[in-house]
Amino acid sequence: MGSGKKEAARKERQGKTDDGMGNVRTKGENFYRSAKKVKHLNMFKDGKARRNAQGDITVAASYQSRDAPVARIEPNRKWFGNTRVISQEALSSFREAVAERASDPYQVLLKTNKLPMSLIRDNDNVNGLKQHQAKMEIENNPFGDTFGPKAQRKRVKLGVSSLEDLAGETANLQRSYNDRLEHGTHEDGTPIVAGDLGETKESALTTARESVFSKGQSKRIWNELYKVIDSSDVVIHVLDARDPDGTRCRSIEKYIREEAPHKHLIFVLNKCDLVPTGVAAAWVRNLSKDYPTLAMHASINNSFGKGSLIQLLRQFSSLHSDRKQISVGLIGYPNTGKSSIINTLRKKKVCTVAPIPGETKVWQYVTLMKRIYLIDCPGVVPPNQNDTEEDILLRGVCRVENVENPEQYIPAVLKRVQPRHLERTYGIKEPSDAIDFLSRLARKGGRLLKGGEPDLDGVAKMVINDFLRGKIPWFTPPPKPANGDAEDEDEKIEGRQGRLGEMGRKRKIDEKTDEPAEEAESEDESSGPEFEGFNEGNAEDDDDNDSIANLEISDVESGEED
Ligand SMILES: Nc1nc2c(ncn2[C@@H]2O[C@H](COP(=O)(O)OP(=O)(O)OP(=O)(O)O)[C@@H](O)[C@H]2O)c(=O)[nH]1
Repeated sequence: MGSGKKEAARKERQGKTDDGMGNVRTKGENFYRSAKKVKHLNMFKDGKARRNAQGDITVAASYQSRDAPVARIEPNRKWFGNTRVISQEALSSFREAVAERASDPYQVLLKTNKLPMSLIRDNDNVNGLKQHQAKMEIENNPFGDTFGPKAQRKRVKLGVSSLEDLAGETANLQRSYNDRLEHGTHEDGTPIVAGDLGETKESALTTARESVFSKGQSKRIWNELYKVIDSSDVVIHVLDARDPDGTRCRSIEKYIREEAPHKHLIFVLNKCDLVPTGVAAAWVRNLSKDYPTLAMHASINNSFGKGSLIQLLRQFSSLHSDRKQISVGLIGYPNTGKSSIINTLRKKKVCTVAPIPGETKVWQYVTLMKRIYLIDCPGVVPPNQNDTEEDILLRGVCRVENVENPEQYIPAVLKRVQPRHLERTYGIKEPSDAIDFLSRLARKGGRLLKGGEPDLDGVAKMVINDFLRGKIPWFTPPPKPANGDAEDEDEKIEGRQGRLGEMGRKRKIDEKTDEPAEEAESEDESSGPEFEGFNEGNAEDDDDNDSIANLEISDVESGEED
């Protein structure tokens, strides 16, 4: 109800405002006529019925008439005001431009639900037709050629001409499927990983294994993982820099890509202090093709990569400025250092860390800052038919103490480690084989059983633990780039003479190319391709200037339709 000066002025302007009964009509509920009332009153304006001398109605009033009026709605340009027509070329270039951005891991497409994504992604599986192709066909061919009695479209190619052929084809498909299961590869040759095979996963993994090798695969752990993924806006996949490919969970990547594409996935290459700088840089380059990748050395006092990770998380939080906070889940193989990364970011021990896998049992929320929460997740291991027991053991997935006959895995350790590093670590020169190596090491350390027999079992466990905990240097060489600059890449890795702690001390990254600039020091140029000074632990805390990858954020929404 109006009050004050304005209402008083109105009353004055309109003069007598009472309704004849002494009630002053004031603005408020029922002051104005409703649309319904106006319509009703207008009906009477259309005129009265005409009557004859006797008073009978000869022509009914319009509201009394039962004749349906001839209605015609006049077309109006405004109906089409909110639509646009674009040419096929413009649509194609739009599709290409957006698809290019969407496939670049360093670009972030915001609010994909506002983009006409159906124009960008081909919807393969609707009625078994590629929608876009079907549309193109209709647009490019005259209607008469496509439909109707004069249609010139070819019949669908079935590849078989009779029912018997079709049955034979089905048998062939079944045979090739079984072959693929046996060899553990997809049709395109990529290895089958857990989740790819749906319910046949378990049946595919027929090899009987010691239970210790199925650590990280239990239903409980996977439930924890899915809880973490569901609750996270950003998922950090922590990889071990010594074996990034081995500690990559491709089935989880696939799951996130397909089921939760709105979540941001990034890789963090942890334990970079244990590999030469060139190797870490090459892996970062390689992994960056799929997802943004950061190199890191997790340590509360002596970290590397912490600054760039925090910066990246801040960028993600500003992407979601409409949210009160964002959650960042850390997932990955057991023992890759997820809890250590959280402790490093918090600069204090908030999660329990241990050199044994399976230390984190349940998910855990930790506040990093007001708007960023971190979630620690137990380590998960996607079951893979191709993984041998030694692969699983040497990824640090299971506890070495529980493994039977650990000496059987020593040849695999010796294969991965350079003889000179073994010599430097244990002082044992050129062992003829694994048993010779173990027995010499046992005698050297005085680890003998009753009767003077060397304790091969105990020494083997010690060597495997040293291998996993970074006492013996080793790394997996990064894959060679396909496009002819393999030599260049080799040179970068070999020539860089990585050293422990180099990541923190020397690396300066060229921001544009994401490649480390040439290091200033060349003191150890003559010492061969291996890295030296293992476990010196001299990386510096470099919170600000250590970015390996710069995430470029582009808000496509702004260029959307206007
Ligand atoms: N040298 C080195 N060791 C690291 C680094 N990060 C973690 N570690 C060590 O790796 C071991 C495992 O670390 P955790 O943080 O417990 O690993 P996790 O991934 O949480 O392990 P789970 O609890 O089994 O999932 C610990 O002994 C850490 O000290 C690193 O950057 N460099």
